[in-house]
Amino acid sequence: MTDPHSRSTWRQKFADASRGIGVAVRGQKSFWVHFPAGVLVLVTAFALRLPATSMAILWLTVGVVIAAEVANSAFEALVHTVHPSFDPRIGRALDMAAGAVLILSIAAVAVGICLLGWPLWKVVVGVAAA
Ligand SMILES: Nc1ncnc2c1ncn2[C@@H]1O[C@H](COP(=O)(O)OP(=O)(O)OP(=O)(O)O)[C@@H](O)[C@H]1O
Repeated sequence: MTDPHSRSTWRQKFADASRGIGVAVRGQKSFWVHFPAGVLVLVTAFALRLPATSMAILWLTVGVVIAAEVANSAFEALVHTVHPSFDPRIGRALDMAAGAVLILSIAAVAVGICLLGWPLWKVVVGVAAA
């Protein structure tokens, strides 16, 4: 963690952000579903030689879901620190943040089906016919 009173260099900013990602990964169980799923989608897209535009959309989609997961973890950590006791209003705010990640995850599945569905189907049918 960088001293907040000192002006941080780009190197320190990068180290702070990387450490933040590490903290989020260790603390968020759903990250261990989203991250392998994202890697699987990207590896499959690469193996199927999808066009560059489709690859870019998939990279962006996976990045957005994982970034939302990290942002949700930051929000949870902040809320649990500032307001550790039970409060229905806090619960609603946490539910909404989790809902945002859920919406993006569902959209990411739809993007994956749109871009990978047909190429994957052709491979499966080709293998079955051979
Ligand atoms: N202080 C609180 N007051 C009211 N409800 C809470 C509070 N803390 C958590 N909740 C409820 O519990 C749910 C889960 O909250 P939490 O922040 O622990 O997320 P989690 O995803 O279970 O945690 P983790 O990141 O450890 O997996 C929230 O969506 C909310 O409904």
